[in-house]
Amino acid sequence: MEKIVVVTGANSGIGLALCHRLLSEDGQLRLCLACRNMKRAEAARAALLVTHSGARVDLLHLDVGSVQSVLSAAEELKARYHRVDFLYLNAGIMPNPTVDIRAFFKGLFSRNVINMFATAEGLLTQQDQLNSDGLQEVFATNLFGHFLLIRELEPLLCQPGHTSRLVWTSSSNARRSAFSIQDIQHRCGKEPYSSSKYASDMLSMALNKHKNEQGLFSSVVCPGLVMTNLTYGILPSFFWTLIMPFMWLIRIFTNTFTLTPYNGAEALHWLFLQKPESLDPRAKYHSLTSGLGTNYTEPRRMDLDDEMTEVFFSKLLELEREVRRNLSKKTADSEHYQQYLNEIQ
Ligand SMILES: NC(=O)C1=CN([C@@H]2O[C@H](COP(=O)(O)OP(=O)(O)OC[C@H]3O[C@@H](n4cnc5c(N)ncnc54)[C@H](OP(=O)(O)O)[C@@H]3O)[C@@H](O)[C@H]2O)C=CC1
Ligand SMILES: CC(C)CCC[C@@H](C)[C@H]1CC[C@H]2C3=C(CC[C@]12C)[C@@]1(C)CCC(=O)[C@@H](C)[C@@H]1CC3
Repeated sequence: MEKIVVVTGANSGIGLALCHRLLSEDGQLRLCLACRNMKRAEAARAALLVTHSGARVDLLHLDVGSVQSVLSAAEELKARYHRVDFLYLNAGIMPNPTVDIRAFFKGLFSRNVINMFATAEGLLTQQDQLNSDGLQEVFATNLFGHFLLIRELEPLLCQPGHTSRLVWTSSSNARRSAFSIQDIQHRCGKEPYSSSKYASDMLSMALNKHKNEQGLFSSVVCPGLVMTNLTYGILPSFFWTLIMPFMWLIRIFTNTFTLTPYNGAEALHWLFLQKPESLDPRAKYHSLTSGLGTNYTEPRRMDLDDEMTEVFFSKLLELEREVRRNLSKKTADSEHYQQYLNEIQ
């Protein structure tokens, strides 16, 4: 049976590398690249068809940071497909990052050095802003837009007698201490990325608890440190060029420096091949690359609190209701305004 696979943020980096790998794995695949920029999506599709001529690659406009776009994209998916086998929740942003250079050099000469390179703990802060839906942009893009998409696609993901899979591209930068249950959107802090990734870890576990019975299984992945547009946005490109030899050197000491998008997609590809019942809902699946360049996947237990996860899940459902209410009010207001304009003309 052909598998239908949807990948968000598929036009570059880890998402695009995953698409290449999945097409090499399964020639029958029907792949849907869900991207916010259709020009970049077209270019990605063209690149995939160069190496996989005849592959079935569809495009879908989806801006996960916009509620309206998510709802329209979900409608389109429901019109196109009768089920979705794999939904890769991969799109993500880290806007306006700042590296704490002092903390870096302090960490470099401490016992924590390997952990610092693997997780960037204490090194990175970001400046976030509100989007046009009134949500924090990082939360909306990395987490909430994906949550809404899953909710909208439940008819395609929870089909009787069939299992479907969700795979989140999370991060080892996800940290419980960066997340506050009183401030789930991270309006007040300076680590929205870390908070949103921790939120995706919790959401994955909550979805397993609530949806496994309906045949929907969720997993989280850390791709390691991969050189992509996201990482190139952290430091000026000349600086990356300068430190690149060190990055390859560090790889001898830590298996988390996967560095290439192909290597980073290892765990995402590996999960595609696993039976969902064999997976651990409390594990994060890490893409790792040894010093000799061998790729492998390793599950590591996540630091999750069951009670907080449930509270978070109910807060997300509440926020979903609020967002839907606001949207119908906005639509009604603009209809009234249009009617008023028609009347006075
Ligand atoms: N690189 C790394 O070291 C790590 C990355 N990750 C995660 O991997 C995922 C992929 O990132 P990576 O490949 O590194 O970086 P890229 O920037 O190459 O890829 C991110 C993708 O997400 C898309 N995207 C961003 N915002 C939106 C949006 N609002 N709607 C739809 N698509 C969007 C981008 O589209 P566009 O091209 O239009 O911007 C792009 O296709 C992210 O979730 C990231 O957090 C996790 C750990 C480490
Ligand atoms: C001399 C310089 C100040 C050196 C700075 C190095 C840092 C920029 C990197 C060290 C560890 C890296 C890292 C990430 C970004 C770049 C570093 C902070 C990530 C946060 C990228 C995105 C992720 O999700 C994480 C898994 C990465 C963890 C390591």
